[in-house]
Amino acid sequence: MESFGTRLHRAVIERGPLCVGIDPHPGLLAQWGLPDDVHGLDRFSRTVVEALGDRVAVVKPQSAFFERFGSRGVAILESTIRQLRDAGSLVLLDVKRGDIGSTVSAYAAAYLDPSSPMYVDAVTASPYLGVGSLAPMFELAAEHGGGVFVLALTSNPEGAAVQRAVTADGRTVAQTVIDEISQLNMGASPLGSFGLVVGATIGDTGHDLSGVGGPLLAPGLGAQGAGAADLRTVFGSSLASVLPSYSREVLSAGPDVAALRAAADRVLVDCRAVLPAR
Ligand SMILES: O=c1ccn([C@@H]2O[C@H](COP(=O)(O)O)[C@@H](O)[C@H]2O)c(=O)[nH]1
Repeated sequence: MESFGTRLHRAVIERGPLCVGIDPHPGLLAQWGLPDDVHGLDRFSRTVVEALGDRVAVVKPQSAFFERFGSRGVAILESTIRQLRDAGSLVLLDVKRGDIGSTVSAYAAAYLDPSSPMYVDAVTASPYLGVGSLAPMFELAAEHGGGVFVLALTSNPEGAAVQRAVTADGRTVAQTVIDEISQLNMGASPLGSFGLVVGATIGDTGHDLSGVGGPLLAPGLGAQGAGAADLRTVFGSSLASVLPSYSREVLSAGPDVAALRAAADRVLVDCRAVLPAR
Protein backbone atom coordinates (compact mmCIF):
# COMPACT_ATOMS: atom_id res chain seq x y z
CA MET A 1 0.00 0.00 0.00
CA GLU A 2 1.13 3.56 -0.70
CA SER A 3 2.44 5.42 2.30
CA PHE A 4 0.34 8.05 4.06
CA GLY A 5 2.93 10.69 3.12
CA THR A 6 2.57 9.85 -0.58
CA ARG A 7 -1.23 9.88 -0.36
CA LEU A 8 -1.25 13.17 1.53
CA HIS A 9 1.17 14.75 -0.95
CA ARG A 10 -1.17 13.77 -3.83
CA ALA A 11 -4.31 14.91 -2.00
CA VAL A 12 -2.77 18.33 -1.37
CA ILE A 13 -1.81 18.69 -5.04
CA GLU A 14 -5.31 17.66 -6.17
CA ARG A 15 -7.41 19.45 -3.54
CA GLY A 16 -5.16 22.07 -2.00
CA PRO A 17 -3.37 22.36 1.35
CA LEU A 18 -6.28 22.34 3.78
CA CYS A 19 -7.55 20.31 6.70
CA VAL A 20 -11.01 21.06 8.08
CA GLY A 21 -12.04 19.73 11.49
CA ILE A 22 -15.40 18.28 12.45
CA ASP A 23 -15.83 19.71 15.95
CA PRO A 24 -19.53 19.56 16.86
CA HIS A 25 -19.38 21.97 19.80
CA PRO A 26 -22.69 22.34 21.70
CA GLY A 27 -22.71 26.00 20.65
CA LEU A 28 -22.33 25.10 16.98
CA LEU A 29 -25.15 22.52 17.18
CA ALA A 30 -27.37 25.27 18.62
CA GLN A 31 -26.21 27.75 15.96
CA TRP A 32 -27.12 25.20 13.28
CA GLY A 33 -30.57 24.73 14.83
CA LEU A 34 -29.74 21.18 15.90
CA PRO A 35 -30.44 19.44 19.21
CA ASP A 36 -27.49 18.72 21.51
CA ASP A 37 -27.95 14.95 21.20
CA VAL A 38 -26.94 12.09 18.92
CA HIS A 39 -29.46 13.15 16.28
CA GLY A 40 -27.93 16.62 16.15
CA LEU A 41 -24.44 15.11 16.10
CA ASP A 42 -25.37 12.81 13.21
CA ARG A 43 -26.97 15.60 11.14
CA PHE A 44 -24.03 17.95 11.81
CA SER A 45 -21.45 15.37 10.74
CA ARG A 46 -23.39 14.27 7.65
CA THR A 47 -23.70 17.90 6.55
CA VAL A 48 -19.95 18.49 6.86
CA VAL A 49 -19.25 15.30 4.90
CA GLU A 50 -21.72 16.35 2.19
CA ALA A 51 -20.22 19.84 1.98
CA LEU A 52 -16.51 19.04 2.18
CA GLY A 53 -15.82 15.32 1.87
CA ASP A 54 -15.36 15.48 -1.91
CA ARG A 55 -13.23 18.63 -2.00
CA VAL A 56 -10.99 19.08 1.07
CA ALA A 57 -7.69 17.14 1.24
CA VAL A 58 -7.98 16.14 4.90
CA VAL A 59 -10.95 16.12 7.27
CA LYS A 60 -10.19 15.88 10.98
CA PRO A 61 -13.02 14.66 13.24
CA GLN A 62 -12.37 15.67 16.84
CA SER A 63 -13.06 12.48 18.80
CA ALA A 64 -13.97 14.26 22.04
CA PHE A 65 -17.15 15.75 20.58
CA PHE A 66 -18.34 12.27 19.58
CA GLU A 67 -17.19 10.51 22.76
CA ARG A 68 -19.25 12.87 24.94
CA PHE A 69 -22.36 11.03 23.69
CA GLY A 70 -20.99 7.62 24.74
CA SER A 71 -21.27 4.53 22.56
CA ARG A 72 -23.91 6.08 20.31
CA GLY A 73 -21.60 9.04 19.65
CA VAL A 74 -18.73 6.69 18.88
CA ALA A 75 -21.00 4.79 16.44
CA ILE A 76 -21.65 8.10 14.67
CA LEU A 77 -17.90 8.76 14.58
CA GLU A 78 -17.38 5.36 12.93
CA SER A 79 -20.08 6.13 10.39
CA THR A 80 -18.62 9.61 9.74
CA ILE A 81 -15.20 8.07 9.12
CA ARG A 82 -16.71 5.65 6.55
CA GLN A 83 -18.62 8.46 4.83
CA LEU A 84 -15.48 10.60 4.59
CA ARG A 85 -13.45 7.75 3.12
CA ASP A 86 -16.21 7.08 0.56
CA ALA A 87 -16.25 10.78 -0.34
CA GLY A 88 -12.49 10.68 -0.98
CA SER A 89 -10.96 12.85 1.72
CA LEU A 90 -8.19 11.58 3.95
CA VAL A 91 -9.36 11.14 7.54
CA LEU A 92 -7.18 12.37 10.38
CA LEU A 93 -8.73 11.42 13.72
CA ASP A 94 -7.82 13.99 16.36
CA VAL A 95 -7.68 11.76 19.42
CA LYS A 96 -4.26 12.65 20.91
CA ARG A 97 -3.51 9.21 22.30
CA GLY A 98 -0.38 8.24 24.23
CA ASP A 99 0.51 5.69 26.94
CA ILE A 100 3.06 3.03 27.80
CA GLY A 101 4.05 1.05 24.73
CA SER A 102 1.99 -2.07 25.45
CA THR A 103 -1.17 0.05 25.67
CA VAL A 104 -0.19 2.14 22.65
CA SER A 105 -0.27 -1.17 20.72
CA ALA A 106 -3.99 -1.36 21.46
CA TYR A 107 -4.53 2.26 20.39
CA ALA A 108 -2.63 1.48 17.20
CA ALA A 109 -4.90 -1.51 16.56
CA ALA A 110 -7.98 0.66 17.19
CA TYR A 111 -7.10 3.36 14.66
CA LEU A 112 -4.44 2.11 12.26
CA ASP A 113 -5.41 -1.52 11.61
CA PRO A 114 -7.58 -1.75 8.48
CA SER A 115 -9.80 -4.37 10.15
CA SER A 116 -10.87 -1.95 12.92
CA PRO A 117 -14.25 -0.16 12.71
CA MET A 118 -12.42 3.05 13.70
CA TYR A 119 -9.70 2.68 11.03
CA VAL A 120 -8.50 6.06 9.75
CA ASP A 121 -5.71 7.37 7.53
CA ALA A 122 -3.91 9.07 10.41
CA VAL A 123 -4.21 9.96 14.09
CA THR A 124 -2.84 12.57 16.45
CA ALA A 125 -0.65 11.30 19.31
CA SER A 126 0.80 12.74 22.50
CA PRO A 127 4.56 12.19 23.10
CA TYR A 128 4.62 12.94 26.82
CA LEU A 129 5.30 9.35 27.82
CA GLY A 130 8.30 9.55 25.48
CA VAL A 131 8.26 9.48 21.67
CA GLY A 132 9.59 5.91 21.84
CA SER A 133 6.43 4.77 23.62
CA LEU A 134 4.52 5.58 20.41
CA ALA A 135 6.57 3.03 18.42
CA PRO A 136 3.64 0.56 18.04
CA MET A 137 1.67 3.33 16.30
CA PHE A 138 4.58 4.19 14.02
CA GLU A 139 5.07 0.51 13.16
CA LEU A 140 1.43 -0.24 12.37
CA ALA A 141 1.12 3.01 10.43
CA ALA A 142 4.15 2.10 8.33
CA GLU A 143 2.77 -1.41 7.72
CA HIS A 144 -0.65 -0.23 6.51
CA GLY A 145 0.06 3.14 4.87
CA GLY A 146 -1.11 5.20 7.83
CA GLY A 147 0.17 8.37 9.42
CA VAL A 148 0.76 9.74 12.93
CA PHE A 149 0.86 13.44 13.86
CA VAL A 150 2.73 13.95 17.13
CA LEU A 151 2.17 17.03 19.31
CA ALA A 152 5.25 19.26 19.31
CA LEU A 153 4.31 22.91 19.88
CA THR A 154 0.59 23.10 20.50
CA SER A 155 -1.60 26.12 19.79
CA ASN A 156 -2.81 26.63 23.38
CA PRO A 157 -0.97 29.06 25.68
CA GLU A 158 -0.53 26.43 28.43
CA GLY A 159 1.57 24.17 26.19
CA ALA A 160 4.69 26.33 26.19
CA ALA A 161 5.66 25.66 29.84
CA VAL A 162 6.07 21.96 29.11
CA GLN A 163 7.04 21.96 25.45
CA ARG A 164 9.64 24.74 25.64
CA ALA A 165 11.25 23.46 28.85
CA VAL A 166 14.95 22.81 28.30
CA THR A 167 16.26 19.25 28.64
CA ALA A 168 19.64 18.11 29.94
CA ASP A 169 21.26 18.31 26.48
CA GLY A 170 20.14 21.93 25.97
CA ARG A 171 17.34 21.21 23.50
CA THR A 172 13.73 21.99 24.37
CA VAL A 173 11.30 19.12 24.91
CA ALA A 174 9.63 20.12 21.63
CA GLN A 175 12.93 20.05 19.74
CA THR A 176 13.61 16.51 20.97
CA VAL A 177 10.17 15.48 19.65
CA ILE A 178 10.86 17.27 16.36
CA ASP A 179 14.25 15.55 16.01
CA GLU A 180 12.87 12.06 16.76
CA ILE A 181 10.10 12.45 14.18
CA SER A 182 12.65 13.75 11.67
CA GLN A 183 14.61 10.52 12.12
CA LEU A 184 11.50 8.44 11.39
CA ASN A 185 10.95 10.27 8.10
CA MET A 186 14.56 9.99 6.95
CA GLY A 187 14.73 9.07 3.25
CA ALA A 188 10.95 9.23 2.69
CA SER A 189 9.88 10.83 -0.58
CA PRO A 190 7.94 12.91 -1.57
CA LEU A 191 6.74 13.29 2.04
CA GLY A 192 7.17 11.28 5.22
CA SER A 193 4.18 9.72 6.98
CA PHE A 194 5.03 11.02 10.43
CA GLY A 195 3.90 14.56 11.07
CA LEU A 196 4.03 17.11 13.84
CA VAL A 197 1.39 19.40 15.32
CA VAL A 198 2.66 22.97 15.50
CA GLY A 199 0.15 25.68 16.35
CA ALA A 200 -0.23 28.68 14.08
CA THR A 201 -0.61 30.83 17.21
CA ILE A 202 2.88 30.34 18.68
CA GLY A 203 4.91 32.98 16.83
CA ASP A 204 8.61 32.58 16.10
CA THR A 205 9.92 30.19 18.77
CA GLY A 206 13.29 29.45 17.14
CA HIS A 207 12.63 25.72 16.80
CA ASP A 208 14.28 24.00 13.86
CA LEU A 209 11.67 22.27 11.70
CA SER A 210 13.85 22.12 8.60
CA GLY A 211 14.65 18.41 8.79
CA VAL A 212 11.20 17.02 9.61
CA GLY A 213 10.48 15.62 6.15
CA GLY A 214 6.83 15.07 7.07
CA PRO A 215 3.67 17.17 7.26
CA LEU A 216 3.26 20.00 9.78
CA LEU A 217 -0.35 20.26 10.93
CA ALA A 218 -1.12 23.86 11.90
CA PRO A 219 -4.23 24.28 14.10
CA GLY A 220 -5.04 27.55 15.85
CA LEU A 221 -6.19 29.37 12.72
CA GLY A 222 -9.45 31.32 12.82
CA ALA A 223 -11.24 30.86 16.16
CA GLN A 224 -8.01 30.75 18.20
CA GLY A 225 -6.80 34.00 16.68
CA ALA A 226 -4.10 33.11 14.17
CA GLY A 227 -4.42 34.07 10.51
CA ALA A 228 -2.82 32.62 7.40
CA ALA A 229 -0.13 35.34 7.48
CA ASP A 230 1.05 33.96 10.85
CA LEU A 231 2.13 30.76 9.10
CA ARG A 232 5.14 32.68 7.68
CA THR A 233 6.33 33.66 11.16
CA VAL A 234 5.83 30.24 12.72
CA PHE A 235 7.12 28.04 9.88
CA GLY A 236 9.64 30.22 7.98
CA SER A 237 11.52 28.07 5.48
CA SER A 238 9.37 25.00 6.29
CA LEU A 239 6.16 26.50 4.86
CA ALA A 240 6.05 23.95 2.04
CA SER A 241 5.21 21.16 4.51
CA VAL A 242 2.39 23.01 6.31
CA LEU A 243 -1.15 21.65 6.39
CA PRO A 244 -3.33 24.48 7.77
CA SER A 245 -6.25 23.29 9.91
CA TYR A 246 -9.50 25.13 10.60
CA SER A 247 -12.55 23.95 12.53
CA ARG A 248 -14.89 26.62 13.96
CA GLU A 249 -13.90 29.24 11.36
CA VAL A 250 -15.38 27.03 8.62
CA LEU A 251 -18.07 25.21 10.62
CA SER A 252 -19.66 28.45 11.82
CA ALA A 253 -20.71 29.10 8.20
CA GLY A 254 -23.12 26.10 8.36
CA PRO A 255 -25.54 24.47 8.15
CA ASP A 256 -25.94 25.65 4.57
CA VAL A 257 -23.82 23.33 2.39
CA ALA A 258 -22.94 26.05 -0.14
CA ALA A 259 -21.92 28.41 2.67
CA LEU A 260 -19.68 25.74 4.22
CA ARG A 261 -18.03 25.19 0.85
CA ALA A 262 -17.56 28.93 0.39
CA ALA A 263 -15.97 29.23 3.85
CA ALA A 264 -13.54 26.39 3.08
CA ASP A 265 -12.73 27.96 -0.30
CA ARG A 266 -12.08 31.31 1.37
CA VAL A 267 -9.60 29.98 3.94
CA LEU A 268 -7.89 27.92 1.25
CA VAL A 269 -7.39 31.07 -0.84
CA ASP A 270 -5.92 32.81 2.24
CA CYS A 271 -3.51 29.93 2.84
CA ARG A 272 -2.49 29.59 -0.81
CA ALA A 273 -1.50 33.27 -0.74
CA VAL A 274 1.10 32.41 1.91
CA LEU A 275 2.15 28.82 1.18
CA PRO A 276 4.40 27.87 -1.74
CA ALA A 277 2.59 26.28 -4.71
CA ARG A 278 2.47 22.49 -4.56
O1 LIG B 1 -2.26 22.25 19.27
C1 LIG B 1 -3.40 21.90 18.98
C2 LIG B 1 -3.73 20.59 18.67
C3 LIG B 1 -5.00 20.29 18.31
N1 LIG B 1 -5.96 21.23 18.24
C4 LIG B 1 -7.33 20.82 17.83
O2 LIG B 1 -7.64 21.46 16.59
C5 LIG B 1 -8.99 21.92 16.62
C6 LIG B 1 -8.99 23.43 16.55
O3 LIG B 1 -10.32 23.91 16.43
P1 LIG B 1 -10.63 25.45 16.06
O4 LIG B 1 -12.12 25.52 16.11
O5 LIG B 1 -10.09 25.69 14.67
O6 LIG B 1 -9.97 26.29 17.08
C7 LIG B 1 -9.62 21.37 17.88
O7 LIG B 1 -10.19 20.11 17.58
C8 LIG B 1 -8.42 21.18 18.80
O8 LIG B 1 -8.63 20.15 19.74
C9 LIG B 1 -5.65 22.52 18.54
O9 LIG B 1 -6.50 23.43 18.48
N2 LIG B 1 -4.38 22.83 18.90
